[in-house]
Amino acid sequence: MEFYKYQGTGNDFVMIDNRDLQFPKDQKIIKKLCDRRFGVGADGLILLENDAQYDFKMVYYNSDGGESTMCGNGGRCLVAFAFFLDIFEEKCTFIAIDGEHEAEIKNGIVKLKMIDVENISLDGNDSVLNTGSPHYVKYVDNIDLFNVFAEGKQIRYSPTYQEKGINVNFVEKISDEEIFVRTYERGVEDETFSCGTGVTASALTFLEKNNLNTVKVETLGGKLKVYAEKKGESFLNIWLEGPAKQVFRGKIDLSI
Ligand SMILES: N[C@H](CCC[C@H](N)C(=O)O)C(=O)O
Repeated sequence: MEFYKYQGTGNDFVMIDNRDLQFPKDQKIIKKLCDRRFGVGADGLILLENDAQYDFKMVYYNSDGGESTMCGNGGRCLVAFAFFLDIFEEKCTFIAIDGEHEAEIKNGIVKLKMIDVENISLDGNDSVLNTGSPHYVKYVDNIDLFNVFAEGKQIRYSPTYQEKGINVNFVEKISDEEIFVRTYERGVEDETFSCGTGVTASALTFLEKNNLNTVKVETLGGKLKVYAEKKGESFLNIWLEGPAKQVFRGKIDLSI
């Protein structure tokens, strides 16, 4: 089985061209492929498939092998992969578990339109919202010293969130136009170098607090930008922009 390895600001994925629908959608195989010692190693696995109404379809799995909700960095990497496969020229639309996405690619930078966000709920002083995946957003100081794994795991497995899980983002303001975000990711059950839907969720809370439309977001794995328009309680026309790169390609025997 041929595979490609992509990363978007350090959030990394095994990408498979599954337009022939030959890939076995088996949790054990996917978990093994994502294993960083016994497999290729990745935060997730993404299948590119055909769709009658769209340029392509996205199917996303976390590294625990379970199919999951939307992956923002994965969506950006999939756009770069589809461009590499000559599926489209500059702009595309694809279908994912959370609905339709527009995207464009230029010089390795992918702009991905995210779903609209109806509102931001509060849990104490923290925020809870869904940007295609569920997110918890907490502002902290000295984020470089923060124990993201322990604190993130505690919230993710707390009684409120245990059953369905939630991704937990910790945010520190860097300037009036930039934040730093670190994320404990559901389904990876660890901190990842970047989480696209988490960066988007964190950015929307910052835009709301500061009445802005654009914010730069720094992550452990690199820099992203988020644009959004506020309408009442909702956010529309949300775009996540940043690099997406092919790291290597290879063949793997699925009986690994
Ligand atoms: N782990 C997330 C999905 C991937 C999110 C992240 N990799 C992104 O870039 O959005 C979840 O199960 O909700």
